Amino acid sequence: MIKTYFYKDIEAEQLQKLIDRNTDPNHAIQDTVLQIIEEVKTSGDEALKSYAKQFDKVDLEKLYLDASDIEELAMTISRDQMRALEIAFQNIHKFHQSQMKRERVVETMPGVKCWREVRPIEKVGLYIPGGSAVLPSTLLMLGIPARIAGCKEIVVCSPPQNNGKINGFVAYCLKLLRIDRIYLVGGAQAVAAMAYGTESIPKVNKIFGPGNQFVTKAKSMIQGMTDVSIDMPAGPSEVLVIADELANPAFVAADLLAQAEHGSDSQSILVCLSEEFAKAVEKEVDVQLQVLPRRAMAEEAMNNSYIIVAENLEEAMKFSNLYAPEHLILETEEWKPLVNKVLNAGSVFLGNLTPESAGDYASGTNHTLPTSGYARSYSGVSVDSFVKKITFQHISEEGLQHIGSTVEILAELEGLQAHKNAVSIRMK
Ligand SMILES: NC(=O)c1ccc[n+]([C@@H]2O[C@H](COP(=O)([O-])OP(=O)(O)OC[C@H]3O[C@@H](n4cnc5c(N)ncnc54)[C@H](O)[C@@H]3O)[C@@H](O)[C@H]2O)c1
Ligand SMILES: N[C@H](CO)Cc1c[nH]c[nH+]1
Ligand SMILES: [Zn+2]
Repeated sequence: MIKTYFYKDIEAEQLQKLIDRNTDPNHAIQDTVLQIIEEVKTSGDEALKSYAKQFDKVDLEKLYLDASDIEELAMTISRDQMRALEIAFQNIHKFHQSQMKRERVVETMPGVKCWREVRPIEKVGLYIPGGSAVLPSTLLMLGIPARIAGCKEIVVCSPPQNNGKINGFVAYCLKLLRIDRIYLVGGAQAVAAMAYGTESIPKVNKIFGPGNQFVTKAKSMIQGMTDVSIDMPAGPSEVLVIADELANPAFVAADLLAQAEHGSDSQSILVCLSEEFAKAVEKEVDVQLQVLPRRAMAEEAMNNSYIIVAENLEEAMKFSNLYAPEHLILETEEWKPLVNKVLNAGSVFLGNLTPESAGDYASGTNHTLPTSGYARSYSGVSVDSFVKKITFQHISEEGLQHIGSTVEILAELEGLQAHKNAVSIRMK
């Protein structure tokens, strides 16, 4: 039984509890992660090998695979699988390439020209999840914008599989991206390794990628402890589905379960317009759960999820904006008037025939998205995440005459004489 609430009856305190994703209430994850970060900082590769043994159950002699291993593994997948990865690659590339727009030079006053130039972040670290499921699609979602941006060094980390290697799909994506090394390191230790550098793993400038609670906590922590930045907190997955009375309960159930199968800490929320519809979806969830290979995990995630019955689509949108989901699916053919009402969401899927799975893999948008309410302030990964935009300006003699006195007055009113002089000395 999925818990069901009527929006009109929810009190403020309860509403806050429903919206909160307090994933580490006793700081147990934070304590573990801090210990791992310290260990990697002091013992480097040795610590990484020992964590591989502890968490991934493998003895690693070498912490990486190179081009020849990657080539060999990539050849183990079928032609159809290669083709599907290539189509996903092309669509993601097409969508992300369109994000590279040159900005124009702006003349704010005659002779005063300002503009921005784009420069890639030189060294980036990509984390590819590989605990409960290996996600080669994440490698495409991060590697493609990194390549388009022109990042010089791309460091990839992913947990080793139980044969001490990676799977063929990840290997094939590495080949598509022309990346010829992958580090066999997962969890918080991978984040720490890319933040501090070890004997084998280079330190990077920015770390990207989704992961479980250990990975996400490590990313947030290293951002405060080092000069390395992160894309965003992209932790356990979430979906919020808004469905009207004409939506198909089987489609809705399928979308809720697609997110639930990511992990027992995933959250799948349904906001619908009647108790009858809620019951129909619950029934479908039970039916579809029976045949899921990852049933136990999905079932646990559904226990951690809930249904809200709203009076109308306006009210449903109000709740969604408060929750700020990573993914929002609008399962109504009346989605057009709702688009402007979406204020907080990572990525939005419109209509009854647009499943989140399409965006997870192949439509072109990025699936690395903010979770836990961070969609209120962060965007998902894009080419912008891999570049810096540096401002430039040039002032001519005419420009100095136009802007000079304004700067002198402003410097004087702030009591900064040297600032004023730097202008006055040029105007003489
Ligand atoms: N928000 C997004 O954009 C997005 C995209 C894709 C996936 N995801 C999420 O990524 C997550 C992937 O998680 P995963 O677990 O499958 O893979 P993962 O690669 O994130 O984590 C696996 C690693 O976690 C570490 N670990 C496991 N148990 C630990 C423990 N008790 N103590 C310390 N470290 C431990 C181990 O090092 C292991 O190698 C899922 O929650 C999924 O929902 C999010
Ligand atoms: N739904 C995940 C983002 O939260 C992305 C993904 C990868 N593979 C399947 N799904
Ligand atoms: Zn998914």
